[in-house]
Amino acid sequence: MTAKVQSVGFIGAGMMASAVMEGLVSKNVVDSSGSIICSDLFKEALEKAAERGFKTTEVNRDVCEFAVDAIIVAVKPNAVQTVCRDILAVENKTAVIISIAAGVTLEELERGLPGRRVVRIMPNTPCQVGEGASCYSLGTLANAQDREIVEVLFGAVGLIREVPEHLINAVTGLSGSGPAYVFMFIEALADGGVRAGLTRADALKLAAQTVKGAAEMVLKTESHPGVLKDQVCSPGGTTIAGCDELEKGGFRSATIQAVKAATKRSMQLGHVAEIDITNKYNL
Ligand SMILES: NC(=O)C1=CN([C@@H]2O[C@H](COP(=O)(O)OP(=O)(O)OC[C@H]3O[C@@H](n4cnc5c(N)ncnc54)[C@H](OP(=O)(O)O)[C@@H]3O)[C@@H](O)[C@H]2O)C=CC1
Ligand SMILES: O=C(O)[C@@H]1CCC=N1
Repeated sequence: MTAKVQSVGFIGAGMMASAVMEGLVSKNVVDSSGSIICSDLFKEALEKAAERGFKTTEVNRDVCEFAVDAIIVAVKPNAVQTVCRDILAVENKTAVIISIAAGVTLEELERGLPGRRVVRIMPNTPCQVGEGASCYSLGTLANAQDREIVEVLFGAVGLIREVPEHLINAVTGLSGSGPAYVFMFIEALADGGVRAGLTRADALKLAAQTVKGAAEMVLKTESHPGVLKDQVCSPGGTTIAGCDELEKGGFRSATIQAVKAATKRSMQLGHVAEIDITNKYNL
């Protein structure tokens, strides 16, 4: 049973905000979708949110006036400081301000929002189906009640952990970006199945269920994944032949490099957001 919250606001109603908003409603964290308001510059995002029953507005200040428990900053990192100015324009001292922006540090948030209670969190899109993974750090003024709000909101839609802030970039590289790597793996598994003669529909279902089942085994048995892998590999059998090909293709190394590259990019994004809006892609 999850504690109910009164009202939550999202500034930015894009991909990640929608995932969390859907999750909060389906897990009954709020009474109804009408307890959630979102703002965006992009009209289509607001139209989609309105269709799902959420309150919408083009004015960020409306979000700050409505939200009692939390204001979630869900814009791209380079728009965070602009949004901070909108938040400051409204005298709302009850709501904790939670930023999901990759790379944007607590120090940058507190500089943009002097005197406000802030939290930095890194969720992921599986929050939409209640299977997210989020890690957060509290700002210097945030209190125990703010921690509880964050745990209620994001704990309802998946796993939640408090971590020292210096680890949030690594979390971003792993679980924040990780769903994309896993989707690529599922797509590739399915392609392999199609190559071997399965229909696309069957191959996709089998690939997704295989990833889900294997992940459940790691979580439920708490066994080392290497041990579970060995249980699948019969001597001289099919699986070890497949593993051999994955090793030849640099599968593990490529995955490690992907997490490293995304972590590094997260570190850059905070600075990009702060100092270089004109060259936001840091090319
Ligand atoms: N996608 C993901 O898997 C995850 C994303 N994040 C973080 O979440 C944040 C949002 O990402 P995502 O949802 O993917 O991005 P989206 O682009 O889908 O959503 C952001 C939305 O914010 C709008 N926006 C831009 N400026 C403002 C403003 N000043 N006021 C109100 N709305 C504004 C954008 O409009 P327009 O397009 O017109 O600019 C856009 O619709 C990012 O900081 C990202 O790092 C964190 C975890 C996972
Ligand atoms: O790609 C990005 O920058 C965002 C942050 C984590 C997932 N998506």
